[in-house]
Amino acid sequence: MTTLRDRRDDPADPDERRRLSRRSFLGGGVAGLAAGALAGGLGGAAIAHARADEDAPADVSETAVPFYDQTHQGGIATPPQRYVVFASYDLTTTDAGDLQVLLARWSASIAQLQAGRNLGTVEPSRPSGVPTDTGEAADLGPNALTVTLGLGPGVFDDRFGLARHRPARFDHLPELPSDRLDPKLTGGDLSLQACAEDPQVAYHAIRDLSRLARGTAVVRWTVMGFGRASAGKGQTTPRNLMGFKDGTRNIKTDADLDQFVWHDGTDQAWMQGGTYQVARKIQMNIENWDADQIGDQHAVFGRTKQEGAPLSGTQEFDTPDFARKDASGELVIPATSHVALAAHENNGGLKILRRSYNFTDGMDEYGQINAGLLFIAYMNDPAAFVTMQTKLGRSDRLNEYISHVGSGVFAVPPAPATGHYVAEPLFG
Ligand SMILES: C=CC1=C(C)c2cc3[nH]c(cc4nc(cc5[nH]c(cc1n2)c(C)c5CCC(=O)O)C(CCC(=O)O)=C4C)c(C)c3C=C
Ligand SMILES: [Fe+2]
Repeated sequence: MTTLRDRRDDPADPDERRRLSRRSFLGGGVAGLAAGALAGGLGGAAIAHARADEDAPADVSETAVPFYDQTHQGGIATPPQRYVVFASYDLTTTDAGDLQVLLARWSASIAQLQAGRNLGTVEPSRPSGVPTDTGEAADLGPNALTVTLGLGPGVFDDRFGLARHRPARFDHLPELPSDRLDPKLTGGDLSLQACAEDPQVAYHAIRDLSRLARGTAVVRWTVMGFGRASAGKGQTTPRNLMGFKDGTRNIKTDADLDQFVWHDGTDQAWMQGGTYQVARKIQMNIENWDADQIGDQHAVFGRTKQEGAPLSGTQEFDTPDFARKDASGELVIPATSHVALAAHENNGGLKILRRSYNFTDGMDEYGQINAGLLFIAYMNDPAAFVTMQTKLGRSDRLNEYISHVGSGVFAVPPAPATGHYVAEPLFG
Protein backbone atom coordinates (compact mmCIF):
# COMPACT_ATOMS: atom_id res chain seq x y z
CA MET A 1 0.00 0.00 0.00
CA THR A 2 1.57 3.30 -1.02
CA THR A 3 1.83 5.99 1.62
CA LEU A 4 3.72 8.65 -0.27
CA ARG A 5 0.88 11.10 -0.29
CA ASP A 6 0.37 10.87 3.45
CA ARG A 7 4.06 11.38 4.16
CA ARG A 8 4.35 14.28 1.74
CA ASP A 9 1.46 16.13 3.35
CA ASP A 10 3.64 17.68 6.01
CA PRO A 11 2.19 20.95 7.37
CA ALA A 12 5.52 21.58 9.11
CA ASP A 13 6.89 22.36 5.65
CA PRO A 14 5.77 25.88 4.59
CA ASP A 15 5.62 24.98 0.88
CA GLU A 16 3.56 21.93 1.68
CA ARG A 17 1.18 24.00 3.82
CA ARG A 18 0.48 26.32 0.91
CA ARG A 19 0.03 23.40 -1.44
CA LEU A 20 -2.40 21.68 0.93
CA SER A 21 -4.47 24.82 1.41
CA ARG A 22 -4.60 25.49 -2.28
CA ARG A 23 -5.49 21.90 -3.09
CA SER A 24 -8.30 21.89 -0.56
CA PHE A 25 -9.64 25.14 -1.88
CA LEU A 26 -9.62 24.01 -5.49
CA GLY A 27 -10.84 20.50 -4.79
CA GLY A 28 -13.37 21.39 -2.17
CA GLY A 29 -16.03 23.00 -4.35
CA VAL A 30 -18.29 20.34 -5.85
CA ALA A 31 -17.34 17.58 -3.46
CA GLY A 32 -17.75 19.90 -0.52
CA LEU A 33 -21.18 21.05 -1.56
CA ALA A 34 -22.34 17.48 -2.14
CA ALA A 35 -20.97 16.50 1.23
CA GLY A 36 -22.63 19.48 2.86
CA ALA A 37 -25.99 18.41 1.49
CA LEU A 38 -25.50 14.89 2.79
CA ALA A 39 -24.63 16.15 6.23
CA GLY A 40 -28.28 16.81 6.86
CA GLY A 41 -29.29 19.34 4.22
CA LEU A 42 -27.06 21.94 5.72
CA GLY A 43 -26.62 24.57 3.02
CA GLY A 44 -24.65 27.79 3.07
CA ALA A 45 -21.29 26.44 4.20
CA ALA A 46 -18.70 29.16 3.76
CA ILE A 47 -15.28 28.56 2.26
CA ALA A 48 -13.71 31.26 4.36
CA HIS A 49 -10.20 30.09 5.05
CA ALA A 50 -8.53 28.18 2.24
CA ARG A 51 -6.34 30.31 -0.02
CA ALA A 52 -5.84 30.02 -3.73
CA ASP A 53 -2.79 32.30 -3.64
CA GLU A 54 0.29 30.11 -3.98
CA ASP A 55 2.51 32.91 -2.69
CA ALA A 56 0.52 33.67 0.45
CA PRO A 57 2.55 33.44 3.66
CA ALA A 58 2.30 30.06 5.33
CA ASP A 59 -0.09 30.04 8.27
CA VAL A 60 -0.90 26.81 10.01
CA SER A 61 -4.44 27.99 10.75
CA GLU A 62 -5.01 27.98 6.98
CA THR A 63 -3.82 24.43 6.47
CA ALA A 64 -6.50 21.97 5.39
CA VAL A 65 -5.92 18.22 5.21
CA PRO A 66 -7.98 16.50 2.49
CA PHE A 67 -10.47 13.85 3.61
CA TYR A 68 -11.68 12.16 0.40
CA ASP A 69 -9.66 10.16 -2.12
CA GLN A 70 -6.72 9.47 0.20
CA THR A 71 -5.31 5.97 0.62
CA HIS A 72 -5.62 6.22 4.41
CA GLN A 73 -7.64 8.31 6.84
CA GLY A 74 -5.86 11.40 8.17
CA GLY A 75 -4.61 11.50 11.75
CA ILE A 76 -2.57 8.32 11.46
CA ALA A 77 0.53 8.94 9.33
CA THR A 78 -0.18 12.63 8.71
CA PRO A 79 2.05 14.84 10.90
CA PRO A 80 0.80 14.98 14.50
CA GLN A 81 -0.86 18.31 15.31
CA ARG A 82 -0.53 19.96 18.73
CA TYR A 83 -3.96 19.10 20.18
CA VAL A 84 -6.35 16.19 20.30
CA VAL A 85 -9.87 15.49 21.50
CA PHE A 86 -10.52 11.77 21.58
CA ALA A 87 -14.02 10.35 22.07
CA SER A 88 -15.39 6.84 22.30
CA TYR A 89 -19.12 6.23 21.69
CA ASP A 90 -21.70 3.59 22.58
CA LEU A 91 -24.30 2.82 19.93
CA THR A 92 -27.80 3.13 21.33
CA THR A 93 -29.46 1.52 18.32
CA THR A 94 -29.56 -2.07 17.12
CA ASP A 95 -30.57 -1.06 13.60
CA ALA A 96 -27.74 -1.41 11.03
CA GLY A 97 -29.45 1.27 8.94
CA ASP A 98 -29.04 3.81 11.75
CA LEU A 99 -25.35 2.98 11.99
CA GLN A 100 -25.00 3.33 8.22
CA VAL A 101 -26.66 6.77 8.26
CA LEU A 102 -24.43 7.90 11.13
CA LEU A 103 -21.25 6.83 9.31
CA ALA A 104 -22.44 8.61 6.16
CA ARG A 105 -23.33 11.81 8.03
CA TRP A 106 -20.10 11.75 10.03
CA SER A 107 -18.00 11.22 6.90
CA ALA A 108 -19.65 14.07 5.01
CA SER A 109 -19.36 16.31 8.05
CA ILE A 110 -15.70 15.46 8.68
CA ALA A 111 -14.95 16.45 5.07
CA GLN A 112 -16.59 19.83 5.74
CA LEU A 113 -14.79 20.36 9.04
CA GLN A 114 -11.37 19.42 7.66
CA ALA A 115 -11.91 21.98 4.88
CA GLY A 116 -12.55 24.64 7.54
CA ARG A 117 -16.27 24.92 6.88
CA ASN A 118 -19.12 25.11 9.36
CA LEU A 119 -21.61 22.24 9.54
CA GLY A 120 -24.38 24.32 8.03
CA THR A 121 -25.49 27.56 9.57
CA VAL A 122 -24.27 29.25 12.71
CA GLU A 123 -26.93 31.96 12.44
CA PRO A 124 -30.27 30.94 10.87
CA SER A 125 -32.10 33.74 9.07
CA ARG A 126 -35.37 33.08 10.91
CA PRO A 127 -35.48 33.88 14.67
CA SER A 128 -37.11 30.50 15.28
CA GLY A 129 -34.24 28.65 13.57
CA VAL A 130 -31.80 26.60 15.63
CA PRO A 131 -28.16 26.82 14.50
CA THR A 132 -26.93 23.58 12.96
CA ASP A 133 -23.32 24.49 13.79
CA THR A 134 -22.46 25.49 17.34
CA GLY A 135 -20.19 28.25 15.98
CA GLU A 136 -17.11 28.27 18.22
CA ALA A 137 -14.75 27.45 15.34
CA ALA A 138 -16.39 29.77 12.81
CA ASP A 139 -13.45 32.18 12.52
CA LEU A 140 -10.55 29.85 13.23
CA GLY A 141 -9.68 28.19 9.92
CA PRO A 142 -9.13 24.45 9.38
CA ASN A 143 -5.95 24.35 11.50
CA ALA A 144 -4.87 21.05 9.89
CA LEU A 145 -7.84 19.32 11.51
CA THR A 146 -8.02 15.56 10.98
CA VAL A 147 -10.86 13.44 12.33
CA THR A 148 -10.12 9.72 12.34
CA LEU A 149 -13.10 7.38 12.59
CA GLY A 150 -12.84 3.89 14.13
CA LEU A 151 -15.22 0.97 14.70
CA GLY A 152 -15.08 -0.98 17.97
CA PRO A 153 -15.35 -4.78 18.20
CA GLY A 154 -18.99 -4.40 19.32
CA VAL A 155 -19.98 -3.32 15.78
CA PHE A 156 -19.37 -6.93 14.75
CA ASP A 157 -21.33 -8.62 17.54
CA ASP A 158 -24.86 -9.95 16.97
CA ARG A 159 -26.58 -6.53 17.10
CA PHE A 160 -26.15 -5.40 13.48
CA GLY A 161 -25.74 -8.54 11.40
CA LEU A 162 -22.18 -7.53 10.52
CA ALA A 163 -20.35 -10.44 12.19
CA ARG A 164 -19.18 -11.90 8.87
CA HIS A 165 -17.20 -8.71 8.23
CA ARG A 166 -15.18 -8.92 11.47
CA PRO A 167 -11.47 -9.16 10.68
CA ALA A 168 -9.95 -12.29 12.20
CA ARG A 169 -7.38 -10.33 14.24
CA PHE A 170 -9.94 -7.94 15.68
CA ASP A 171 -11.50 -8.46 19.10
CA HIS A 172 -11.75 -6.81 22.52
CA LEU A 173 -8.36 -6.45 24.19
CA PRO A 174 -7.68 -9.09 26.87
CA GLU A 175 -6.96 -8.08 30.46
CA LEU A 176 -3.27 -7.16 30.59
CA PRO A 177 -0.71 -7.15 33.43
CA SER A 178 -0.91 -4.03 35.66
CA ASP A 179 -4.25 -2.97 34.14
CA ARG A 180 -6.28 -0.77 36.48
CA LEU A 181 -9.02 0.00 33.98
CA ASP A 182 -12.07 2.01 34.94
CA PRO A 183 -15.07 0.53 33.06
CA LYS A 184 -16.37 4.06 32.46
CA LEU A 185 -13.16 4.86 30.53
CA THR A 186 -12.99 1.58 28.64
CA GLY A 187 -14.41 0.21 25.38
CA GLY A 188 -16.80 1.83 22.93
CA ASP A 189 -18.48 0.92 19.63
CA LEU A 190 -17.04 3.89 17.72
CA SER A 191 -14.13 6.28 18.13
CA LEU A 192 -13.36 9.75 16.83
CA GLN A 193 -9.87 11.19 17.17
CA ALA A 194 -9.88 14.90 16.30
CA CYS A 195 -6.39 16.43 16.03
CA ALA A 196 -5.77 20.09 15.17
CA GLU A 197 -3.33 22.94 15.63
CA ASP A 198 -6.00 24.83 17.60
CA PRO A 199 -7.66 23.09 20.57
CA GLN A 200 -11.00 24.80 19.93
CA VAL A 201 -11.10 23.44 16.38
CA ALA A 202 -10.59 19.88 17.67
CA TYR A 203 -13.17 20.41 20.42
CA HIS A 204 -15.71 21.87 18.02
CA ALA A 205 -15.34 18.87 15.70
CA ILE A 206 -16.11 16.37 18.47
CA ARG A 207 -18.90 18.50 19.92
CA ASP A 208 -20.73 18.92 16.63
CA LEU A 209 -20.15 15.35 15.45
CA SER A 210 -21.53 14.14 18.81
CA ARG A 211 -24.60 16.30 18.22
CA LEU A 212 -25.12 14.64 14.85
CA ALA A 213 -25.04 11.23 16.56
CA ARG A 214 -28.05 11.97 18.80
CA GLY A 215 -30.50 9.09 18.82
CA THR A 216 -27.88 6.67 17.46
CA ALA A 217 -24.80 6.94 19.70
CA VAL A 218 -23.75 8.58 22.96
CA VAL A 219 -20.32 9.58 24.20
CA ARG A 220 -18.79 6.93 26.49
CA TRP A 221 -15.44 8.52 27.37
CA THR A 222 -13.33 11.42 26.16
CA VAL A 223 -9.84 12.80 26.66
CA MET A 224 -8.57 16.26 25.70
CA GLY A 225 -4.86 16.20 24.99
CA PHE A 226 -2.14 18.75 24.30
CA GLY A 227 1.57 18.95 23.49
CA ARG A 228 1.72 16.07 21.03
CA ALA A 229 3.87 13.47 22.80
CA SER A 230 5.04 11.79 19.63
CA ALA A 231 7.06 12.86 16.64
CA GLY A 232 6.19 12.45 12.99
CA LYS A 233 8.74 12.47 10.17
CA GLY A 234 10.69 15.74 10.13
CA GLN A 235 9.19 17.00 13.40
CA THR A 236 11.23 17.82 16.49
CA THR A 237 10.65 15.39 19.34
CA PRO A 238 8.20 16.77 21.92
CA ARG A 239 8.24 15.94 25.64
CA ASN A 240 5.75 14.08 27.79
CA LEU A 241 4.72 15.31 31.27
CA MET A 242 7.60 13.37 32.82
CA GLY A 243 9.89 15.76 30.96
CA PHE A 244 11.35 13.17 28.58
CA LYS A 245 11.49 13.38 24.79
CA ASP A 246 8.80 11.02 23.47
CA GLY A 247 8.73 9.69 19.93
CA THR A 248 12.45 9.56 19.12
CA ARG A 249 12.25 6.01 17.77
CA ASN A 250 8.70 6.20 16.44
CA ILE A 251 7.90 4.75 13.01
CA LYS A 252 8.90 7.34 10.40
CA THR A 253 9.42 5.54 7.08
CA ASP A 254 6.96 4.39 4.43
CA ALA A 255 8.53 0.93 4.51
CA ASP A 256 7.76 0.60 8.24
CA LEU A 257 4.23 1.97 7.75
CA ASP A 258 3.61 -0.63 5.06
CA GLN A 259 5.04 -3.44 7.17
CA PHE A 260 3.61 -2.59 10.60
CA VAL A 261 0.67 -0.19 10.23
CA TRP A 262 -1.41 -0.59 7.07
CA HIS A 263 -3.81 -3.51 6.78
CA ASP A 264 -3.29 -5.50 3.57
CA GLY A 265 -6.95 -6.51 3.26
CA THR A 266 -6.25 -10.21 3.72
CA ASP A 267 -9.40 -11.83 5.14
CA GLN A 268 -11.43 -8.56 4.94
CA ALA A 269 -10.98 -6.49 1.78
CA TRP A 270 -12.84 -3.50 3.29
CA MET A 271 -9.92 -2.99 5.70
CA GLN A 272 -7.26 -2.72 2.99
CA GLY A 273 -5.36 0.51 3.66
CA GLY A 274 -6.92 0.70 7.11
CA THR A 275 -5.32 -0.04 10.46
CA TYR A 276 -6.14 -0.69 14.13
CA GLN A 277 -6.15 2.01 16.78
CA VAL A 278 -5.36 1.28 20.43
CA ALA A 279 -6.12 4.11 22.87
CA ARG A 280 -5.02 3.96 26.51
CA LYS A 281 -5.61 6.64 29.12
CA ILE A 282 -2.49 6.35 31.31
CA GLN A 283 -2.40 8.27 34.57
CA MET A 284 0.96 9.43 35.91
CA ASN A 285 1.85 9.56 39.57
CA ILE A 286 3.45 12.93 38.98
CA GLU A 287 4.26 13.94 42.56
CA ASN A 288 6.29 10.75 43.09
CA TRP A 289 8.00 11.14 39.73
CA ASP A 290 8.93 14.74 40.49
CA ALA A 291 10.54 13.60 43.76
CA ASP A 292 12.62 10.91 42.03
CA GLN A 293 16.38 11.28 41.59
CA ILE A 294 17.57 12.00 38.06
CA GLY A 295 19.72 8.84 38.02
CA ASP A 296 16.63 6.73 38.61
CA GLN A 297 14.59 8.71 36.05
CA HIS A 298 17.31 7.90 33.48
CA ALA A 299 17.22 4.22 34.45
CA VAL A 300 13.42 4.09 34.21
CA PHE A 301 13.43 5.12 30.56
CA GLY A 302 16.96 3.99 29.58
CA ARG A 303 17.54 7.47 28.17
CA THR A 304 18.87 10.82 29.38
CA LYS A 305 16.37 13.56 30.18
CA GLN A 306 17.81 16.69 28.56
CA GLU A 307 19.22 15.23 25.32
CA GLY A 308 17.03 12.11 25.13
CA ALA A 309 20.06 9.96 24.26
CA PRO A 310 20.08 6.23 24.98
CA LEU A 311 22.21 5.57 28.08
CA SER A 312 24.64 3.72 25.79
CA GLY A 313 25.21 6.87 23.68
CA THR A 314 25.39 10.66 23.77
CA GLN A 315 22.98 11.97 21.06
CA GLU A 316 19.20 11.60 20.80
CA PHE A 317 19.28 9.55 17.62
CA ASP A 318 22.17 7.27 18.56
CA THR A 319 21.13 3.63 18.15
CA PRO A 320 20.77 2.06 21.60
CA ASP A 321 23.26 -0.70 22.42
CA PHE A 322 21.22 -3.00 24.66
CA ALA A 323 24.17 -5.39 25.21
CA ARG A 324 26.69 -2.80 26.41
CA LYS A 325 27.92 -3.24 30.00
CA ASP A 326 29.69 -0.86 32.35
CA ALA A 327 32.94 -1.53 34.27
CA SER A 328 31.07 -3.44 36.97
CA GLY A 329 29.38 -5.72 34.41
CA GLU A 330 25.93 -4.09 34.66
CA LEU A 331 23.92 -3.37 31.51
CA VAL A 332 24.21 0.35 30.69
CA ILE A 333 20.55 0.37 29.56
CA PRO A 334 18.80 -1.60 32.31
CA ALA A 335 16.92 -4.66 31.03
CA THR A 336 13.76 -3.48 32.83
CA SER A 337 13.97 0.08 31.49
CA HIS A 338 11.03 1.19 29.34
CA VAL A 339 12.98 1.31 26.07
CA ALA A 340 14.80 -1.99 26.61
CA LEU A 341 11.44 -3.74 27.04
CA ALA A 342 9.67 -1.92 24.18
CA ALA A 343 12.44 -1.81 21.53
CA HIS A 344 11.97 -3.82 18.34
CA GLU A 345 15.44 -5.33 18.81
CA ASN A 346 14.10 -7.12 21.90
CA ASN A 347 10.63 -7.97 20.51
CA GLY A 348 11.30 -10.01 17.40
CA GLY A 349 11.35 -6.86 15.23
CA LEU A 350 7.88 -5.65 16.31
CA LYS A 351 7.04 -1.94 15.84
CA ILE A 352 3.94 0.23 16.34
CA LEU A 353 3.15 3.81 15.28
CA ARG A 354 2.66 5.99 18.37
CA ARG A 355 0.54 9.19 18.27
CA SER A 356 0.17 10.09 21.94
CA TYR A 357 -0.79 13.32 23.70
CA ASN A 358 -0.36 14.72 27.21
CA PHE A 359 -3.57 15.28 29.17
CA THR A 360 -4.61 16.84 32.45
CA ASP A 361 -7.89 16.55 34.32
CA GLY A 362 -6.87 19.08 37.00
CA MET A 363 -6.54 17.72 40.56
CA ASP A 364 -7.98 14.51 42.01
CA GLU A 365 -9.99 14.19 45.23
CA TYR A 366 -6.74 13.86 47.24
CA GLY A 367 -5.32 17.12 45.89
CA GLN A 368 -2.85 15.29 43.61
CA ILE A 369 -2.18 16.27 40.01
CA ASN A 370 -4.47 14.26 37.75
CA ALA A 371 -2.57 14.04 34.49
CA GLY A 372 -0.82 11.62 32.19
CA LEU A 373 -0.52 10.34 28.66
CA LEU A 374 -3.29 9.59 26.19
CA PHE A 375 -1.36 6.79 24.49
CA ILE A 376 -2.67 6.20 20.97
CA ALA A 377 -0.99 3.69 18.68
CA TYR A 378 -1.69 2.31 15.21
CA MET A 379 -0.76 -1.16 13.95
CA ASN A 380 -1.97 -3.76 11.44
CA ASP A 381 -2.51 -6.33 14.17
CA PRO A 382 -3.71 -5.46 17.70
CA ALA A 383 -1.64 -8.42 18.92
CA ALA A 384 1.41 -6.15 18.53
CA PHE A 385 0.12 -3.95 21.35
CA VAL A 386 -0.90 -6.95 23.45
CA THR A 387 2.58 -8.48 23.12
CA MET A 388 4.32 -5.23 24.04
CA GLN A 389 2.03 -4.26 26.89
CA THR A 390 2.10 -7.76 28.39
CA LYS A 391 5.86 -7.37 28.69
CA LEU A 392 5.75 -3.75 29.87
CA GLY A 393 2.91 -4.43 32.31
CA ARG A 394 4.94 -7.21 33.96
CA SER A 395 8.39 -5.66 34.28
CA ASP A 396 8.60 -1.99 33.21
CA ARG A 397 10.34 0.21 35.82
CA LEU A 398 7.92 2.91 34.66
CA ASN A 399 5.02 1.01 36.26
CA GLU A 400 5.88 2.53 39.65
CA TYR A 401 4.80 5.88 38.23
CA ILE A 402 1.88 5.11 35.91
CA SER A 403 -1.51 3.33 35.82
CA HIS A 404 -3.48 2.35 32.73
CA VAL A 405 -7.03 3.50 33.60
CA GLY A 406 -8.76 3.71 30.20
CA SER A 407 -8.65 1.55 27.09
CA GLY A 408 -10.19 1.00 23.67
CA VAL A 409 -9.41 -0.79 20.43
CA PHE A 410 -10.90 0.22 17.08
CA ALA A 411 -10.70 -0.86 13.44
CA VAL A 412 -9.93 2.20 11.31
CA PRO A 413 -11.03 1.70 7.69
CA PRO A 414 -9.32 3.45 4.77
CA ALA A 415 -10.48 6.90 3.63
CA PRO A 416 -13.53 6.98 1.34
CA ALA A 417 -13.65 8.20 -2.25
CA THR A 418 -15.55 11.42 -2.92
CA GLY A 419 -19.28 10.90 -2.43
CA HIS A 420 -18.74 7.78 -0.32
CA TYR A 421 -18.34 7.23 3.41
CA VAL A 422 -16.10 5.41 5.86
CA ALA A 423 -16.84 1.65 6.13
CA GLU A 424 -19.45 1.81 3.34
CA PRO A 425 -18.53 -1.69 2.01
CA LEU A 426 -19.89 -3.18 5.25
CA PHE A 427 -23.39 -2.29 4.11
CA GLY A 428 -23.15 -3.46 0.49
C1 LIG B 1 2.59 -0.87 24.67
C2 LIG B 1 3.27 0.11 24.18
C3 LIG B 1 3.72 1.32 24.92
C4 LIG B 1 3.13 1.98 25.98
C5 LIG B 1 1.83 1.66 26.68
C6 LIG B 1 3.99 3.08 26.31
C7 LIG B 1 3.76 4.00 27.34
C8 LIG B 1 4.56 5.09 27.66
N1 LIG B 1 5.73 5.47 27.04
C9 LIG B 1 6.26 6.60 27.64
C10 LIG B 1 7.44 7.26 27.30
C11 LIG B 1 8.40 6.84 26.37
N2 LIG B 1 8.28 5.77 25.52
C12 LIG B 1 9.43 5.65 24.76
C13 LIG B 1 9.67 4.70 23.79
C14 LIG B 1 8.79 3.67 23.41
N3 LIG B 1 7.59 3.33 23.97
C15 LIG B 1 7.02 2.29 23.30
C16 LIG B 1 5.80 1.67 23.57
C17 LIG B 1 4.93 2.02 24.61
N4 LIG B 1 5.04 3.07 25.46
C18 LIG B 1 7.90 1.96 22.24
C19 LIG B 1 7.66 0.88 21.21
C20 LIG B 1 9.01 2.80 22.32
C21 LIG B 1 10.23 2.79 21.42
C22 LIG B 1 11.31 1.93 22.05
C23 LIG B 1 12.57 1.91 21.23
O1 LIG B 1 12.52 1.42 20.10
O2 LIG B 1 13.59 2.37 21.70
C24 LIG B 1 10.32 6.72 25.12
C25 LIG B 1 11.72 6.96 24.57
C26 LIG B 1 11.75 7.82 23.35
C27 LIG B 1 11.12 7.22 22.12
O3 LIG B 1 11.73 6.46 21.38
O4 LIG B 1 9.95 7.53 21.90
C28 LIG B 1 9.68 7.46 26.13
C29 LIG B 1 10.20 8.69 26.83
C30 LIG B 1 5.36 6.94 28.67
C31 LIG B 1 5.55 8.15 29.58
C32 LIG B 1 4.32 6.02 28.69
C33 LIG B 1 3.16 5.95 29.57
C34 LIG B 1 2.72 6.91 30.33
FE1 LIG C 1 6.73 4.35 25.61
